[in-house]
Amino acid sequence: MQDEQSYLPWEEFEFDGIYGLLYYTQVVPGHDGRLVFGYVKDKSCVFMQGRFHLYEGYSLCQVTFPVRVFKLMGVETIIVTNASGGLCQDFKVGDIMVIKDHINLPGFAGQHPLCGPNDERFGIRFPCMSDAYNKVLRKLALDISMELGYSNFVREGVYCMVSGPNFETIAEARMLHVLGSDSVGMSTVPEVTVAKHCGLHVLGLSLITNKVSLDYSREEKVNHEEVLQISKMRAEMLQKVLTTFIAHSHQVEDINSN
Ligand SMILES: O=P(O)(O)O[C@@H]1C[C@H](O)[C@@H](CO)O1
Ligand code: HPA
Repeated sequence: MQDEQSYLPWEEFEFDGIYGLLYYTQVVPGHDGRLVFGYVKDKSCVFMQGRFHLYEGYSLCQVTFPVRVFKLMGVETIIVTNASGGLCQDFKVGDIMVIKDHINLPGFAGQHPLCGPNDERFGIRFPCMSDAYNKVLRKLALDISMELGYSNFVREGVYCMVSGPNFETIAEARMLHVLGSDSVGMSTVPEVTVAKHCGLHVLGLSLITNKVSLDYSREEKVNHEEVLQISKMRAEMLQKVLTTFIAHSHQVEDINSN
């Protein structure tokens, strides 16, 4: 259906207890490019089915624009999900990593969403990032995973963002590992940075879709199809963790005790 007032196509939907509207945008294959408004249990939510990436040619201002729109809509907590390659040797394909912290590698090179004049309506010039991923929300996610019987494949770790679009060389992967990264991906950090800047509480979940080779003798080659295939395989489980998390989020009494 086409909204006459806008150039965004949309349609109404009802799926598995979630009701709302779908809006479509253009994004990378495997990302649906839809903005979904609806309810999980009695909680009103907005979902991005897909995101904008730096490697698609979007500026970091465009990549993070939805986060500021969510803030203006009254959103208080943002849950970011992504696919990433496992650098930590203990991680297995299909593991879910609760993101404890991140390394903003593009930010080191000046590709940072908060570069330029600071918009004081959203946050301060020099925001603290040492507590970007809320401790209380991380604990709730880990507790829920345990209750659901998923504790064998739910971990905590540090996510490192690279710009992409190529996957890492072995030398790059070794460097990221030595720097303290447990997984590597091409997204998320700009959105989290802007979310933290404007005072949103953040939970991050990263699905380990492939093992990143740190060894020249390994023959496996990562590709985007593998990433999509593992994402599909774990979609139901991730959905269960997320819906249970949202349903239990009222239990979080002191979300600010980070
Ligand atoms: O949006 P994410 O980061 O989950 O998308 C995944 C990771 C890379 O951007 C791309 C590579 O397969 O898909
Ligand atoms: O191995 C990877 N590297 C970078 N981004 C990724 N996204 C999924 N897997 C990977």
